[in-house]
Amino acid sequence: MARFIELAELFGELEKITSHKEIVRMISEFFRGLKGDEVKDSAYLFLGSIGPAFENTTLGIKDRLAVRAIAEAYGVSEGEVKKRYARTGDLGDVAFELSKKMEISLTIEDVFQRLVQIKKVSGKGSQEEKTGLFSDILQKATPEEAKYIVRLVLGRLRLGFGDQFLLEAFSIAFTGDKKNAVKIKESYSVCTDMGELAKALSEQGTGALNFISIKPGRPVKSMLSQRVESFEELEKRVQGKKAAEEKYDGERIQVHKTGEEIKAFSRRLEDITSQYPDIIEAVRESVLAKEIVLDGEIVAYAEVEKDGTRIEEFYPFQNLMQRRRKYEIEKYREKCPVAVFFFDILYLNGESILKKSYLERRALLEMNVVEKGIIHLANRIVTESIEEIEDFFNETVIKGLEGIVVKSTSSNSVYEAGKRSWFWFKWKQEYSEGMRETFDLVIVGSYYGKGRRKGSFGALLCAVLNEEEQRFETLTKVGTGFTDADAEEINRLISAHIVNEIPKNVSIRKGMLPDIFIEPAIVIEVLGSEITNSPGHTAGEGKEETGLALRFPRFLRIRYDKTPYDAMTVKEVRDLKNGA
Ligand SMILES: Nc1ncnc2c1ncn2[C@@H]1O[C@H](COP(=O)(O)OP(=O)(O)OP(=O)(O)O)[C@@H](O)[C@H]1O
Repeated sequence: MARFIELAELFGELEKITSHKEIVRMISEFFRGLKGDEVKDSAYLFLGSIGPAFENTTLGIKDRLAVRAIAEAYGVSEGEVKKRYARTGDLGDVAFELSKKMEISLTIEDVFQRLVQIKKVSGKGSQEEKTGLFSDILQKATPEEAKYIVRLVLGRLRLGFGDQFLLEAFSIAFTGDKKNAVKIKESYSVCTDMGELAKALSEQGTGALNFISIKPGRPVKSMLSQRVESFEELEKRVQGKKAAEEKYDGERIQVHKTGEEIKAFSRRLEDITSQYPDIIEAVRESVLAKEIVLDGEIVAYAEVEKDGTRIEEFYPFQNLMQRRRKYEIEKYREKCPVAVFFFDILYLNGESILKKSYLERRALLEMNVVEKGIIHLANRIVTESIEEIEDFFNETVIKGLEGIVVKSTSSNSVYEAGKRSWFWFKWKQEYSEGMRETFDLVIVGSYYGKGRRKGSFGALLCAVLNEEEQRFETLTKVGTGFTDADAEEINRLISAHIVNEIPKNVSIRKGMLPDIFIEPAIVIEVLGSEITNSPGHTAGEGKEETGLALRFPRFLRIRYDKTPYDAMTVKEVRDLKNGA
């Protein structure tokens, strides 16, 4: 049985190291020494969790309870814990200071099982019980162990690297060859449960990759589209017969039905079932297959009567945000009606549909989904004629939609989970009007506001993803376009991600240092006008190249549906600059 101290010490070392290669090497060595359930459980712990993202894994302990548990564990007052917390800014560090335990007794399994136990406690008196379980394990932990147990319980492990490093480490640890990382990453798009994947790889090596398949109840990463620079480019990119579908501007949804159980997942793979009871009910009526996985978009939508005819009204994306809530769901169900437009099918009655072509999938979709009430299929045409597609595009814009997604109908047009695929191309109204490009950027810092914005931020320091290095490099400072409500919401979101120093996976030039550092977590969409070379920013900076910067950025909206790893990449910015 592996001891927890080994994991805690490794976490401590990893916090200090920045070399990608070294981090991967150390993680892989650690995994090589694990057996059985330890592999699965450690994989979750590395991601600061006790299960996959699509399961609710929060332990239900906030700062207040953690303060109490730490005070109880070490026989000090809550006031003392708070004082130390105010000084260190980290309750893990407080536990580190207070623990006097020298003998090492905890195994990885002890800690993991205790976290699971804490999560499971619910109902009356649960707060006391949770605190008791938490303080009990702290008493058994050495200072180093206590530090990481506290951070894990609070969901603030913050090692400063994401899934990709772990997958690369698995490639070395379980297949003996780092080249398999590419395939393992592809498999992770289909089997998004890091623990399951780790277990399968540790038991079967590369052999596991042949068996990994979509499973109802476990969301796959969404297939994404490319963008084209001109309408003519569409014709070149997708030759012959192509489908043009309406592009709905709402929230991506993956619906999984297994018998009576129906679940909905977001693009971030979070379980959003409880937010959309109306959609779940409607799917129950419209989709009869026993087991099925559907892909689509939820939109704020209503059919209204105008001059005796029923017309469709699509509402802006912002309306849908009212539905992102845990409480008052019924009230907002009325206030913000939605509809879902399904455009793909990924699984049907025991069989993966991912490898079927677009036309085969669409036929199965039509056979298995009855359009009724708020359930629709994406409206589309299939044609060879670019003129017809242009007409279709114009109609979608008149309807108030964003644009179209043009899809290849070739025999190899499979569903490419997790990829920006060359089988799908988006064309939006703003491109056709020669409007400026939008950028999805990650907030990594903020500057204090002045005047009217005093007490809030004056500007946000924003970054793009350097994919090779898995690092966030700054591109621009965004200071305009925020309404007061936007600013308030952003302040609320960033408050949970403020850190004391530059996160390890963020690179910022000295002259650009913000007043507050923010760990990469929140993505915003920004309208920008021009990409220039700039020595002030780090995006794309290399030995011979200066960084890139985005000029005159204006905030558009928060992208709740994107993780920092879905943000724009350095390569995409460079391609835009070069007009590629
Ligand atoms: N008919 C459709 N087919 C595919 N995707 C659609 C369709 N209608 C709406 N969408 C949405 O459009 C997105 C396609 O654009 P893309 O894959 O580039 O995502 P994105 O990065 O979120 O871009 P955008 O900001 O343009 O939505 C999908 O992720 C999906 O949410």
